[in-house]
Amino acid sequence: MDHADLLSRLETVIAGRLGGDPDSSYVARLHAKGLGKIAQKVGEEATEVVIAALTGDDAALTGEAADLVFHLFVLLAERGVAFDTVLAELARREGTSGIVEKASRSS
Ligand SMILES: N=c1c2ncn([C@@H]3O[C@H](COP(=O)(O)OP(=O)(O)OP(=O)(O)O)[C@@H](O)[C@H]3O)c2ncn1[C@@H]1O[C@H](COP(=O)(O)O)[C@@H](O)[C@H]1O
Repeated sequence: MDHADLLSRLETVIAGRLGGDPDSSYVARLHAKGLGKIAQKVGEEATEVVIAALTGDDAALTGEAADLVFHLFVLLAERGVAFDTVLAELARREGTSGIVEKASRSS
């Protein structure tokens, strides 16, 4: 199965749920609790990723990584930062690191 569009769909769904009904939507509940709570969740999920990685439990690492990506997307949406902006930054670094590699090869 091709998952290429999943992050784009997730971003769209999250944007639509921010102003949704907290009774039926987890994203709307997080939004109602505010930026501080969302940021706290990202920190907690990141810690859980670290723990899962260090205990060598691949299934736990997969689940916690998914939780982290999801909550990061909620945080970006809450702050109005498009994921494409993050991708553009990664693309810029890819170009930059290419230049650094070429420079170190020629010296
Ligand atoms: N990918 C996810 C996703 N991953 C994790 N979670 C929820 O994140 C929560 C994390 O659990 P925790 O135990 O850490 O948190 P909690 O105890 O529920 O909450 P706190 O008391 O810590 O605030 C769980 O309730 C999970 O269901 C997600 N909830 C939603 N999505 C996606 O977001 C879309 C919109 O969801 P709704 O806003 O609920 O419609 C869904 O269609 C999914 O695609």
